[in-house]
Amino acid sequence: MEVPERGRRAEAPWKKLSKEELENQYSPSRWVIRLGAEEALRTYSQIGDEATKRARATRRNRLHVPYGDGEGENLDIYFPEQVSEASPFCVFFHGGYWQSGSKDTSAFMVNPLTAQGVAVVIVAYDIAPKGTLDQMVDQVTRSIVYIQKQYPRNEGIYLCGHSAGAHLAAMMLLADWTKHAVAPNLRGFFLISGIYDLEPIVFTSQNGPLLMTLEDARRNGPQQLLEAALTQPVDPACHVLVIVGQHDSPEFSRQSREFYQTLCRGGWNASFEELHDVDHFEIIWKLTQDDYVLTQMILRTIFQEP
Ligand SMILES: N[C@@H](CC(=O)c1ccccc1NC=O)C(=O)O
Repeated sequence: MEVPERGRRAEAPWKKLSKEELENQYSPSRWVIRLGAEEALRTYSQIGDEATKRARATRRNRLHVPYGDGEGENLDIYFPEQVSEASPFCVFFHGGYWQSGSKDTSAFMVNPLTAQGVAVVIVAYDIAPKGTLDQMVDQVTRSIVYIQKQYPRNEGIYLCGHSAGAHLAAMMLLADWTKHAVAPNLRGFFLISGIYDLEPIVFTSQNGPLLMTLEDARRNGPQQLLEAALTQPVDPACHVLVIVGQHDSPEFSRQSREFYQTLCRGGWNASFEELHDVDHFEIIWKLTQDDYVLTQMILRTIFQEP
């Protein structure tokens, strides 16, 4: 009989799935109900593109600001109308399975958040095949350090990520800031339709450009790292919202629930929301709307309203 690793389940549920079913569960566009898979992906990019054009035309901004020496290491900052240096900052990491997407089509939440006094940062990182998972995690870490150094008077840095971007944001729960000149003023995390255990991805076609080994997946898995972590959260007031769409696949839903439960066991101030009647893409593109339930949730968390 196989002895389970300490603190781990004997067998993760995804290991019982056939290769086809695993592929299906980790293909978000196949779970979209109102559009075909390709149309959903097209609509998502189109809405992202339009939102970015609108944000750049209507909001004071600094675009393509380097946060490192690498060509792909830059970010866009969109400011609220009021004085900006001391506002809260929401830093967004786009999705696309670490191999697609761009900061130039991901300014979804910029207009609704800046209208309420939040500065929004959209971060570029080197997607695969150029970048590896380890490099992306390092880039994301440095982008946050950059914002803290540039805006030391910020009223809190809130990290927001979608899908693969939620994975990158979640890795920051475990970042070692002592290696950097400053510790960022992290006050909250919005983890939207994320992936927290990368092991199943190794066995899907998504791993083609990523070339992830099981060891890479474990080293970069917030679920595994959090289960093994002995440390408590640095700031108990830092709120972690784990959010998944009603029409995300059962595997995406399971990953979010298990990550939330692990956060709770680790003493984090976490909450879980399954958003009614949205799929993997609508969940993010609706952030272009002021009255969307998730826009409101993010604003309430930042301004600490009950
Ligand atoms: N080929 C993928 C694309 C995808 O997963 C995706 C696309 C845009 C933004 C986020 C995505 N998912 C995770 O990062 C799909 O089946 O939908």
